[in-house]
Amino acid sequence: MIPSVRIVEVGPRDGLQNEPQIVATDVKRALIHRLAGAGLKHIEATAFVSPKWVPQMADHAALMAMIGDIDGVNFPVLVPNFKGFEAAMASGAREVAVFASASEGFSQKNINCSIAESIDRFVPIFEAARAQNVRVRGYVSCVVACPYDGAIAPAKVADVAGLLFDAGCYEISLGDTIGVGTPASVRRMLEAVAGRVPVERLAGHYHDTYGMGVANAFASWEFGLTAFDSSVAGLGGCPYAEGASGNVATEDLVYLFEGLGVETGIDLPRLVDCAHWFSAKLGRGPHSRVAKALLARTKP
Ligand SMILES: CC(C)(COP(=O)([O-])OP(=O)([O-])OC[C@H]1O[C@@H](n2cnc3c(N)ncnc32)[C@H](O)[C@@H]1OP(=O)([O-])[O-])[C@@H](O)C(=O)NCCC(=O)NCCSC(=O)C[C@@](C)(O)CC(=O)[O-]
Repeated sequence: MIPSVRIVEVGPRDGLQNEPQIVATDVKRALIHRLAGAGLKHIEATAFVSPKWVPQMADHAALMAMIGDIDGVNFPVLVPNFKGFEAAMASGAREVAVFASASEGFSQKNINCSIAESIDRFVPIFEAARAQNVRVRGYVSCVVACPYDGAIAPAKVADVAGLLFDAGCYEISLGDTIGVGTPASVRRMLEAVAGRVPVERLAGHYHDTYGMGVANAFASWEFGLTAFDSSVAGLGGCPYAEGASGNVATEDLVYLFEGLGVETGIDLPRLVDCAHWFSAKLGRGPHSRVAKALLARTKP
């Protein structure tokens, strides 16, 4: 029996944070409910970041109140500092994600501080989370390259991932923020990180800028990873990483893993419906190859 994979849907957060048109809160809620209906059990709902920095996430508290509880579905939220953590707790969140970078340039542009300062900022979050029994996930951005600093040494990624893991993150999600990685560069990075963090505590978070998202997920799965982040319809990008496009599409990952005989727990036709429904709300079609192909097959 091949072990199943865990897919973390990041569309409502990573997928929308770069979207220029503000999506209404009730539409975000409907998106999240449809994703849950398609079988997603981990849906990163929003980010408790500064609304001045990311206006699309300004409705974080209202959205959390609207989502409510869905049995068996986990709604982690992104927090950049203790202020964000407190607001997330007040909104009822039970899991948070902190985010650091493997590159100084991106750290400054994204959260206005150095890598070391960002790790220091997270210390009170880890302390409070431990006291309140809240799980903390950690992201490392720019694990292959940075839009400001260029190529990033795998050893640097391993250092930052190790610091977050030692501080208390239950899982480290490795972000190829600008989607320039290939199976070879991703594998080199994983080899370094796996020397510092157990492979079963690593997740792949691959953007699809160069169309390598699925290939990188496959290479990472062969390496031993069983957790992957993705966005329905291939939504996404980081507003502070110029040129970064969407995450690898959730539909594309589900198709990949189903083809490998690996259980995802996700209903592909329902997910594809959701991709088309939400893309239409944005006035365009989904970026995902699988969503386009499956729609074409269902047309007379
Ligand atoms: C970290 C800060 C706040 C520093 O921003 P700053 O300007 O240095 O912070 P500050 O402490 O000086 O505060 C400035 C203002 O923001 C407020 N503020 C301060 N904190 C919060 C908060 N939590 N929630 C709401 N408001 C907040 C604070 O109260 C103040 O308000 P004012 O007095 O001017 O009215 C800012 O840089 C920020 O919010 N950055 C977030 C940027 C972001 O969301 N980027 C995208 C997510 S990361 C990503 O996409 C990568 C990832 C995770 O997907 C993985 C990958 O693909 O690589």
